[in-house]
Amino acid sequence: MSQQNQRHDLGRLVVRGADRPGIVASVSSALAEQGANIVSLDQHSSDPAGGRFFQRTEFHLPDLSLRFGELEEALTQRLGTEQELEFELIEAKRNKRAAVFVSRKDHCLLDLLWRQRRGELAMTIAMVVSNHPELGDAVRGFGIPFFCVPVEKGRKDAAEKDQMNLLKGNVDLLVLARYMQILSGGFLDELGVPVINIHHSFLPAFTGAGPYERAKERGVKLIGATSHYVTEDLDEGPIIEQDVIRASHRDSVEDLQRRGADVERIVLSRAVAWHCDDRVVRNGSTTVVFEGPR
Ligand SMILES: Nc1nc2c(c(=O)[nH]1)N[C@@H](CN(C=O)c1ccc(C(=O)N[C@@H](CCC(=O)O)C(=O)O)cc1)CN2
Repeated sequence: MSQQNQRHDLGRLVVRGADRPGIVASVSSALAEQGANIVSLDQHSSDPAGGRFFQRTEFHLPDLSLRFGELEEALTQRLGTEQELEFELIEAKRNKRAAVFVSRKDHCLLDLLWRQRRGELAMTIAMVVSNHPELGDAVRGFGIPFFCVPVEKGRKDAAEKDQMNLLKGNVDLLVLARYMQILSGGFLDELGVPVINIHHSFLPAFTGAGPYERAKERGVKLIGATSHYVTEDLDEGPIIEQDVIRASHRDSVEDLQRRGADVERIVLSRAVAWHCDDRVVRNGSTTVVFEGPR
């Protein structure tokens, strides 16, 4: 059975907010009353005495699409509408619709395209946008629209306007696959969907441009990659996934870039896969990740 079919009547419920006794009972009761069968449940409480509550539940409910509204109503009645506790009900069969931004480095982009084509990601790549033309043929080879929107010095706002015209209302997610332009706060606010970036260092070390060059200068013995949600503050967004490999004096900057690229690809694909499976819950400047398979 294909992955899409497996997800046909599978629902997800993500709950987060102020912890209090009885939340798990309320969620379980609401689902049971509607005839839903819980197939997996992950939960985290930040403080046993009462802090922040996070829960990800997957459940099977026949004819889920037809039952969605009444289930949402039952959960609202059980969990209340107070601000302290919020929930999101999701149909697992619906892929996230994503745009990918890239500059010239192709390894992270191609990895996502290959994984999407193999059905590994609950994501449909609707378009690829680059500030350079070089990767157009490769993207079109996957049957995916490619748009080149150059970013001229001092005219970033004009580029962002063109990008917004392509994205607004068309995507649920934006992935920056080694996109080397800083997005403005206004762009992020107007787009209004999650943006995931891959930074080519083990943050918080070496934020900004040229991390491998600075790693070489510093003589680090570990290099890595970090995937994070994008905020206006460069490379400061909530971290989703990281990984590292050993480095030594024998590695040139080019060696670090070549070896680091493999880490970047796997870290970004894990982060995107977990986001698309609703496994990542924002918690202020951090995240709670109910990890999936590695
Ligand atoms: N608002 C944000 N935008 C972006 C982020 C982010 O965290 N917040 N991450 C970057 C990716 N990145 C490192 O991972 C990065 C990209 C670009 C630069 C940079 O200095 N860019 C210059 C132009 C460089 C050029 O023209 O080649 C600039 O934008 O002025 C630093 C780090 C993606 N965007």
